[in-house]
Amino acid sequence: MRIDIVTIFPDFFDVLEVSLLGKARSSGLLDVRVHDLRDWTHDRHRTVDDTPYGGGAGMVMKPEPWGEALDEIARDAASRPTIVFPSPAGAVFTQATAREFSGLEHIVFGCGRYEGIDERVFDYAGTLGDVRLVSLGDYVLNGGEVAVMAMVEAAGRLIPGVVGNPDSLVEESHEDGLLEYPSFTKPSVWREREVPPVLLSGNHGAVAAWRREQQIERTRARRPDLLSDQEGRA
Ligand SMILES: Nc1cc(-c2ccc3cc[nH]c3c2)n[nH]1
Repeated sequence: MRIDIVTIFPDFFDVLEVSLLGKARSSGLLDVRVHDLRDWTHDRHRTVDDTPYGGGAGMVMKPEPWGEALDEIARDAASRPTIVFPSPAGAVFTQATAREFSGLEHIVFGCGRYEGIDERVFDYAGTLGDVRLVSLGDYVLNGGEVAVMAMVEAAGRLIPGVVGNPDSLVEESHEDGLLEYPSFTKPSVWREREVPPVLLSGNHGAVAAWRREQQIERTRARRPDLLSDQEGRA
């Protein structure tokens, strides 16, 4: 998979050089290219924003640099990319979105800042790729970079070969629509707190049943909305 990230804070993504995604990049599983939007400006101050038509507080990102950046990236692409813009007004990113993204050939992430990007950019981007406005959740960030980092990690770790043991991807929260069961390791007693005896029993059937019950109990307590989704699927 190729990932292009367009941002006015390219250094923000230096962290993608380390850990799992860093290894995936050096092994060629993941081709991540970070671009500074200001490279597509032509004035002395490398201006990327301007005042909003209609008035209002803050600044809006100018369309011209975005148009030139997306043109150059899409022109260089082997296939029609999916162009993702984080936005509080987007569809919420879920594990299903992460799995969908992990199967794509080429994703271009556009990180907005200020009060956002001129709306015409999203329309123009539709001539170059499949445009998706995606929200990380119902809260407001200062820009798209944190959201892109989360999405790159969530999707990148699902690419075959990125995570050492693929079995570890199966029993995770949200993979089966439920929250994950609690985990324990040695010592069996820690500060007078015992590991649930069933986990020490060696009875794999009983362990599996207990874990499933824990998933349902936790989901009912913490995320009943997921349970109704599950019932909807039943
Ligand atoms: N889920 C979520 C996304 C955002 C977001 C995304 C892009 C920009 C650009 C300027 N402010 C932004 C905020 N906030 N919350």
